[in-house]
Amino acid sequence: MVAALTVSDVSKSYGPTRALDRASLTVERGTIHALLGGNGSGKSTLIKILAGVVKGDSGTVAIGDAALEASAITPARAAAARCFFVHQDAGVFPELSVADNLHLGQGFETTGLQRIKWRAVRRRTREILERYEISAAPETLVADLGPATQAKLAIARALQGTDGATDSVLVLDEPTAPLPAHEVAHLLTALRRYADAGQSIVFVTHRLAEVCEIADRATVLRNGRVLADLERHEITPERLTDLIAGGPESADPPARGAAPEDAPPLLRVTGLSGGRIEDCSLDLRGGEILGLAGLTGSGRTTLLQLLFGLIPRRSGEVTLSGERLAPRGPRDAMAADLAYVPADRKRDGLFPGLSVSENLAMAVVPRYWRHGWLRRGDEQSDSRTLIAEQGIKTESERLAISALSGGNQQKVMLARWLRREPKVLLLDEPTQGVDIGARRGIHDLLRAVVQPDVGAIVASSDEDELAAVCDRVLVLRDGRICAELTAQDLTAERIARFAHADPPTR
Ligand SMILES: Nc1ncnc2c1ncn2[C@@H]1O[C@H](COP(=O)(O)OP(=O)(O)OP(=O)(O)O)[C@@H](O)[C@H]1O
Repeated sequence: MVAALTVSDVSKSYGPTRALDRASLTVERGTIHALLGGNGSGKSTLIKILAGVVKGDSGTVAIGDAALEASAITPARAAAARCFFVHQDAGVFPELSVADNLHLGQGFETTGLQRIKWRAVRRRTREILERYEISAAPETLVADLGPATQAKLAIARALQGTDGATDSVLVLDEPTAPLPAHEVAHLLTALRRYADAGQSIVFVTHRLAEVCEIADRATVLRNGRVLADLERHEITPERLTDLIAGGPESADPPARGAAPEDAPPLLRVTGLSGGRIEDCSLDLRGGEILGLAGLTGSGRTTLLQLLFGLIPRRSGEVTLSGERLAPRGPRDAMAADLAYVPADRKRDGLFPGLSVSENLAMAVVPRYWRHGWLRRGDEQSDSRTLIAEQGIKTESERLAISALSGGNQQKVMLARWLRREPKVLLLDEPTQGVDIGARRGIHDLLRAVVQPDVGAIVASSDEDELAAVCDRVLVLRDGRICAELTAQDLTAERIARFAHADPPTR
């Protein structure tokens, strides 16, 4: 065996939090090595240390022949040792061509007169596209590529300096999180082929089925320590669930709600158009969880944003409990008892400079003001209760929200909105980046909050999630509702097939 990456006894503390505690692992050349663990277990911290953006306190890292102190890695040293990173959002520029995207990272080859040698650029681009099996032309706009192809392009861009040599280490941080199922399969197949060609890959994910399908080895972290190091034959869904969630997944899917068929609609949407949404009509009943499925770009997020008043309407009517609802912005929507939890929590939802407690209080601020004074004690003790109830992993409610792991930030955001006791909850990708234990918790929580006078609309690219938690799912395609799935028709497989314009024959 040839080790491509060896992490030895790496530790890192943030104040009292031991984010990594003498973590060690070895990645063999030409293998896919999964790095797993619950929210806050230390995965991102390890990756940040490898990338040189966070300094380790102690321990060493060997990348190929380069031996580095964990405290001394810099981005330049990581790159010189041939360790490359691709993060979840891929970071490609959709409005630019494939060639431009590849060469932005690398610089363009120029003549003596500083003119870009376009022919050489195109030739090099074609070589790279071929090497990474990307079906696109150099001049194709990235926006026209499917999400898995965009992820492959991001990988090709990260590895382009290696010229196809396989002594580098590629670290992928939740590359499949934003992808729908069929795109995941496409990307996983590509990763398998890259590894078979000798590329060493570290793969961080919360999706255990992927790990079982693709990983040659898996390291599971808990509280910053290596809890288990599994070989291929030991990687099973049961074992992983047990190690990560601390118990087997319940065999029974959560019971679907009992929203009576003839109940009057809580929310009625008629002929709604705006953004990419065209002429959508739907009813949401009290006690119901309604799913929105569809490929990236089908309009799932736009529909939620239209309902919440974030995007102007072109036409259509919405009523809430029979009253006309036409929010001109989020403030109106909130006043009407709507809540919206966006998918991109970093950009849209959280206040990174504020504490966990302040973020939790943000939706209910007036509650803590009395006679001109902010009752911070009450705010903090309520926050402690919420933190315990929702299983949010943080040293203290006073810690900056940016210090929490991604999954725990998601829990804060959900908890914050639930505090407003909304009538209609609009959730976009509620469990993206959330570990399986917490995912189960969020699904149970959703079931518990929908009551006869409360309903939820959940948009998700995860068809398994929609099938597990929703009473009914609408599938969107090109901004229009193209199918409604209920009862026994509501399966992940059928959702996926409708979303791909391939309606199953009955
Ligand atoms: N900048 C920071 N300041 C303080 N604590 C931090 C900071 N970054 C991370 N932590 C803490 O370190 C621990 C490990 O976090 P890390 O982000 O590595 O977890 P993770 O396994 O990547 O989680 P997730 O799956 O939710 O992304 C957590 O308890 C987190 O709150």
